[in-house]
Amino acid sequence: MLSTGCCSSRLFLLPNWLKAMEEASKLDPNQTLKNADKGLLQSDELYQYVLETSVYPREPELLKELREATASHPMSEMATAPDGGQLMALLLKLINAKKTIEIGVFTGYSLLLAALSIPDDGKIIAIDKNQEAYEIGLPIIKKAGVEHKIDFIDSLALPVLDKLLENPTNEGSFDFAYVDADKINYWNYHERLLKLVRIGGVMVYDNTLWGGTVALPEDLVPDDRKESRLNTIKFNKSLASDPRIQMSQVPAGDGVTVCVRVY
Ligand SMILES: C[S@@+](CC[C@H](N)C(=O)[O-])C[C@H]1O[C@@H](n2cnc3c(N)ncnc32)[C@H](O)[C@@H]1O
Ligand SMILES: O=c1cc(-c2ccc(O)cc2)oc2c(O)c(O)ccc12
Repeated sequence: MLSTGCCSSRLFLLPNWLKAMEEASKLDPNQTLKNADKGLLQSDELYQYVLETSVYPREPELLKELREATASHPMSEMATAPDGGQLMALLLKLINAKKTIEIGVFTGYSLLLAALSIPDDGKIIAIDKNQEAYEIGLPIIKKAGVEHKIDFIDSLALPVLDKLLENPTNEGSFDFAYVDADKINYWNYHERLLKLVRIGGVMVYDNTLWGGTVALPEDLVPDDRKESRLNTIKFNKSLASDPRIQMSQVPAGDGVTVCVRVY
């Protein structure tokens, strides 16, 4: 995977890995991945095609409004990619999720999507250490009439999960979990979520391809992406050998890993 001169920051999936690496070695790594976009498909045009054909036409109006309200935020690229979000909404519907947990809310794109996808008496525990960003999306969440489904907790996520686990009635009580926060803690979240999510429940992890950098040699990766890249590589490897789950690594958004708890 690499970005080529023709398409600026976009990452490419090329059929021939060696050729791709040869191309990558010609690139300035700071130029290549600094602004790596979310699409991991073959070209900008193909990703745009997917968004315009299958994602945007079905995106609920208020979700679009929230996406647009986030666009002017200096960290707007952190919001869940609409194609990854669409997959998440599908999974929520497929398993009739009612009780869910989200780690990493930002302005609330994935949160509003989840709230729109669960029944009226469904509940989402949504955790983020930064309430300020959530305030941007909150008026739109209220306008959508789904605020009553959300319990927003302004905190680091790990202590909240540990607190939930102090009460045995929470064990295996969640249908679904979405993780989109600090990469260094993904395995810590996974261990706790495996206790909180029921057998047959789903855990979704965002950014598991981290802009394509997981498949690049370290020297081609911009410094500010190196640490998360290593954490992500380690996490992906650990997930792949975890017998407690069935999983699929999906190249949607920035890489979405879907896990089902099997025991
Ligand atoms: C990528 S953004 C989440 C994007 C969000 N899912 C969306 O669709 O817009 C990551 C968020 O995780 C939060 N975060 C990072 N580390 C955290 C931690 N240890 N505990 C709780 N929140 C954390 C950040 O404040 C940030 O809002
Ligand atoms: O560029 C980012 C950065 C993050 C990020 C950084 C630090 C944290 O503690 C949490 C998240 O997350 C991102 C993300 O989820 C995404 O889809 C794209 C870009 C980034």
